Amino acid sequence: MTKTLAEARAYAAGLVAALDGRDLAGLQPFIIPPFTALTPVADVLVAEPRILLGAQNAHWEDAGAWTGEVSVPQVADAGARLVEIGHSERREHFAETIETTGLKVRAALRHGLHALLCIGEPAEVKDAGDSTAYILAQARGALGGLTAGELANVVIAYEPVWAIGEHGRPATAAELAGPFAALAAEYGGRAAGVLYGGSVHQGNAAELLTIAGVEGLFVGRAAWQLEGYLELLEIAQGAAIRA
Ligand SMILES: O=C[C@H](O)COP(=O)(O)O
Repeated sequence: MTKTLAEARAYAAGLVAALDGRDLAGLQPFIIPPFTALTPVADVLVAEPRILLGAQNAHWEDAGAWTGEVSVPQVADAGARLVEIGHSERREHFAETIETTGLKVRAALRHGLHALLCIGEPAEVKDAGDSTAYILAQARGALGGLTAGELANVVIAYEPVWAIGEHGRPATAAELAGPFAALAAEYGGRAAGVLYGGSVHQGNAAELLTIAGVEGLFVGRAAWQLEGYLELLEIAQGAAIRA
């Protein structure tokens, strides 16, 4: 719940202007504004189709008596080309489950959108040493049974719950090694990408991108201001070139 329409339009317009004529080799920028801003931002991004526009959620049914929900065809109609699914806040506050994330992944793919599946364990699971088993269960539960072609349109974002938001702290390389090795073994080269998210900022992005299996970053607060996002794109492109 960040950004008014005016703020979202200004952000998108600034982004388009900043990327004009720029080589984005090695990058796939994406932005995921609130539902209300999808169409205004999509209108701005017509001038820069290399930026993937996403919705923060969508229902698994195409239409029907689900008051307050928004469907995949509706977010696609509004301009989204990607749907974020299963963010930890959705799982915690809105009863999102492995089953519903799986239904939503299928709905996104059915309509030709990319699915961005968020997975991540709470602190108590990490403390018990069960991080990898927990996130693999979330991923396998939602993605099991997809064809290779479908999986190729899925992005996985590993966002440990304890690492996200103002009360989170960034995961260390040592903490990420095991989970990303497991994700790479199962989804590397098969999914569209495996990302890390959780307190990413301009000071740690480069190091995070050196961790084996980390193919990109999913950033909240540090990208809310356009200058911050542009700096992160520079860092990511530098890392892609070095790789
Ligand atoms: O939605 C974004 C992710 O949850 C990460 O948020 P953050 O970068 O502010 O920790």
